[in-house]
Amino acid sequence: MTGPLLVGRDLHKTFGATQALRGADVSVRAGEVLAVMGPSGSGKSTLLHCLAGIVTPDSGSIEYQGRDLVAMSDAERSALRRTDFGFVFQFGQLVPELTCLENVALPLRLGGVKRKVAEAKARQWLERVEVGELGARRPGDVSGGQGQRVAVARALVGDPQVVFADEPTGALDSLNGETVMQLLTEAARSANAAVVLVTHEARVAAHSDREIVVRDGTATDRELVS
Ligand SMILES: Nc1ncnc2c1ncn2[C@@H]1O[C@H](COP(=O)(O)OP(=O)(O)OP(=O)(O)O)[C@@H](O)[C@H]1O
Repeated sequence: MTGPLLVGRDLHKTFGATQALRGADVSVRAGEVLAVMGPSGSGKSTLLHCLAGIVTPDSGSIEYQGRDLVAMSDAERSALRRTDFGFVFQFGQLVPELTCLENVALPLRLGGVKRKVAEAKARQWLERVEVGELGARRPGDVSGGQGQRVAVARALVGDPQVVFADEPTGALDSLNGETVMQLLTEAARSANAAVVLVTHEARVAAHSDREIVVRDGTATDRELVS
């Protein structure tokens, strides 16, 4: 078996007086869907943000494909996020001024891909997540479930190695949530992208291959041999 794609060890992070992480270990293997579970306020989102290079931990190490994420410059981390990572958040966070098609094409456009090529790929992804007819609409004119499908397409359009999903169905009813989870995990599995999925719902975590639990800022990953 090959080693993990992404490993965080002994991560600590404090915000003011709040110790959000106090010794969290986690590993992500290529292509796996990993659920990060735990009660509200336990540190799940902070852990995801650290692994994704959005938040810098106060101490601990993060290795992505053997590269030290903490030691990278901000510019290097931003470039890595653009080329290797995709993101889906609770409220799609689509750009309201852009059409759904332009939103999906955006990660490619930011990476320098020509408009025609980016939009052709974006169109394929919109069809893949069954909202091909919504390309010309703006996010404000689609439903919450449709918006999350667009967000899934945007997360996967750049062929990421890892998709970070923070409560991606948190704002949806259970039927829409189930559909979005199915589309996200099927799309990621067929693209061999790993998914780091923060959720406190067992029904959502049921779509994962493996689970870790964060409690009071700590997490233990049995896959990690220190
Ligand atoms: N930017 C921040 N500034 C101040 N405190 C923060 C910040 N981010 C997180 N925290 C605090 O750190 C702790 C862990 O928060 P975090 O969002 O990681 O937990 P969570 O498990 O994802 O919670 P939830 O399930 O409610 O989203 C909480 O006490 C939270 O208030």
